[in-house]
Amino acid sequence: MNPETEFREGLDDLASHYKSILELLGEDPSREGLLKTPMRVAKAMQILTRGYTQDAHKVLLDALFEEKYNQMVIVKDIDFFSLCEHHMLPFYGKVHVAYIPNGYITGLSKIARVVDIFSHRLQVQERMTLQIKDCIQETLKPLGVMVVVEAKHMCMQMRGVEKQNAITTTSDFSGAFNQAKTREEFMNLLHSEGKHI
Ligand SMILES: Nc1nc2c(ncn2[C@@H]2O[C@H](COP(=O)(O)OP(=O)(O)OP(=O)(O)O)[C@@H](O)[C@H]2O)c(=O)[nH]1
Repeated sequence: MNPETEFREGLDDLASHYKSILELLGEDPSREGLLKTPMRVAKAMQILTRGYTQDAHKVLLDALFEEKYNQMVIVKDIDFFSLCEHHMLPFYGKVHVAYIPNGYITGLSKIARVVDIFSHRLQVQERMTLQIKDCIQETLKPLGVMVVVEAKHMCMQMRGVEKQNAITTTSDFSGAFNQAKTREEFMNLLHSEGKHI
C-alpha cells in the first residue's frame, strides 16, 4: 500500500466516527477549520496502523542472500513511531538490532522495514520488541538475534504521571545472545560513538 495514495476499506466510516468524536469533544465539525479534519484523521490513523496489512516475514524472505559472513551484523538507531494500545498515544524512539548470520543475510533496509511494520500497529513496547526478534529469528534462522528498544511514551508525558524524560528500554534475544559475552559485544558496539562515519 502506498500510504499517500491508497487507503483501506472503511475509510469513510472511520471519518464519520471521527466527526462524531469531534462533536463529543465539544467541537463544531462544520466550522471551516474542521471540515476536512475527520477524513484527515481517518487517513492518518490508517497510515499509523498500516502494519496490520503488511507481512514482515515476507519482507525478509524476499531479500535473503546466501553469504559466508558469520560475525555480528548490527543495525542501530532505527527511528520508529508507534501507538500504545492503552491510550492510542504515540511512543517513539530507536530500535537496535543485531544478528549473527547462519549462511544467510538480509537486505539492511529490510530490518528497518520490519521495525516499521510492527510499529505501525497498536502496541506495547515489550510485544513489539519480541515480534521483531521472532520475525528475524524465524525467517533468517540466524545463530542468534537481539533487539533493544529505547522509547518515550507520550501517555506518560502529556497526561497521567506527566514525566517528560522517562525512557523505557526493552530487549529480547535468542541463540548466541543467551551468552552474556555476546550481549556485551553488542552493547559495547551499540554505545560506540560512530565518529568514524
Ligand atoms: N508495559 C507497558 N505499559 C505501557 C505501554 N504503553 C503504555 N503503558 C502503560 O499502560 C498502563 C495502563 O494503565 P491503566 O491504569 O489501565 O491506565 P491509566 O489509568 O491511564 O494509567 P496512568 O497512565 O498511570 O494514568 C499505564 O501504566 C501506561 O504507562 C507499553 O508499551 N508497555
